[in-house]
Amino acid sequence: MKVGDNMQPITSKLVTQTIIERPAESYKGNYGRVLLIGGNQNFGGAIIMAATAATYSGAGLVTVATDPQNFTSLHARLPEAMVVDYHQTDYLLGLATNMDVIVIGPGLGTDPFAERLLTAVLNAVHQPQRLVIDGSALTLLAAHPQPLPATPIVVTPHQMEWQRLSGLKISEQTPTANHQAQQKLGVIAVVKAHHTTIYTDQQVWFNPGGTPAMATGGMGDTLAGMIGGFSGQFTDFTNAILSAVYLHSTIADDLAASRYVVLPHQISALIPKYMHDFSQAELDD
Ligand SMILES: NC(=O)C1=CN([C@@H]2O[C@H](COP(=O)(O)OP(=O)(O)OC[C@H]3O[C@@H](n4cnc5c(N)ncnc54)[C@H](OP(=O)(O)O)[C@@H]3O)[C@@H](O)[C@H]2O)[C@@H](O)CC1
Ligand SMILES: Nc1ncnc2c1ncn2[C@@H]1O[C@H](COP(=O)(O)OP(=O)(O)O)[C@@H](O)[C@H]1O
Ligand SMILES: [Mg+2]
Repeated sequence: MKVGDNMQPITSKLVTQTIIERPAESYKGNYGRVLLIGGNQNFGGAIIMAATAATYSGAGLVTVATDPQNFTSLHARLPEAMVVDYHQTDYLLGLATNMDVIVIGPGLGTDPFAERLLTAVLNAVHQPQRLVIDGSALTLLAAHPQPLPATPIVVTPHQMEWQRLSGLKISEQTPTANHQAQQKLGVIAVVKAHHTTIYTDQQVWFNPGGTPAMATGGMGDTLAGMIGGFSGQFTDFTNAILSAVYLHSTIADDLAASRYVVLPHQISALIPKYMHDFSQAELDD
């Protein structure tokens, strides 16, 4: 990836300024109500990995709307998560309205049910809720363009999902072209690659970290969950996103120093420790 002249690296200083120490007088409601929607009968792992990452990122309360067949396996690994059957649309939308962050797409699939559910959720999301759109929800959105809610939104495509959404072939996905596509979409775009790049209306960022040891299923689901967890805690949406991208690859890079492949759940397990270390780091002036 040629670093364009106007691209800024995400720095550890930005992360240290974002992941601040928690005030003693606080409770789980201060740290975000996050709803994750996805995990059909074939892709239950995706939503479990995303929910695990959101929980380990410090979300105050995590609710997972998924196929009921995933409830037991989810609770076996993540008793902290609450569940709802994503076929119960009215009940789900009633829950969604009180959420701070909604993550939709990991393992959602692209069948007509998934399409109807995505449209229903997009119509229900309102200011100031933050929305993370990932995985199959991006593929659905590309195939069936529809109006997006007027609220802070981030999309987290890999290069093929970005091709579908932006219309830019992977070989054409330069920072300039990506930035123009992001401006047209009117959302923040995290274009995942060896060095992930992030596009906001104001700025283009690149992530200095990243290793091929991350090239395994569930790594993007994990990032979507981290972005959801951070977005429910930290005031600045862009800095929450940038910090999640940075930490996701920093943990992987450290693990990859002695591992051929890094697994998504290994990253999630280390998020609390790395967040602690960044919250304690002295701000070099
Ligand atoms: N354990 C689980 O439950 C898991 C569930 N998951 C869920 O699966 C759903 C589908 O997500 P997806 O990313 O697997 O498939 P899709 O969107 O169809 O794209 C794949 C096609 O694009 C092409 N391609 C080209 N470049 C590419 C690139 N840089 N990165 C990726 N692909 C690239 C690629 O080319 P090929 O590899 O065939 O050469 C192929 O033709 C989604 O909801 C996700 O959350 C996964 O997270 C895994 C773990
Ligand atoms: N060679 C690589 N170098 C650095 N990061 C990589 C590499 N391959 C994959 N990744 C990272 O792994 C994640 C893959 O996301 P995605 O394809 O959505 O995974 P998922 O299977 O969870 O959907 C992205 O964050 C991407 O940046
Ligand atoms: Mg993905």
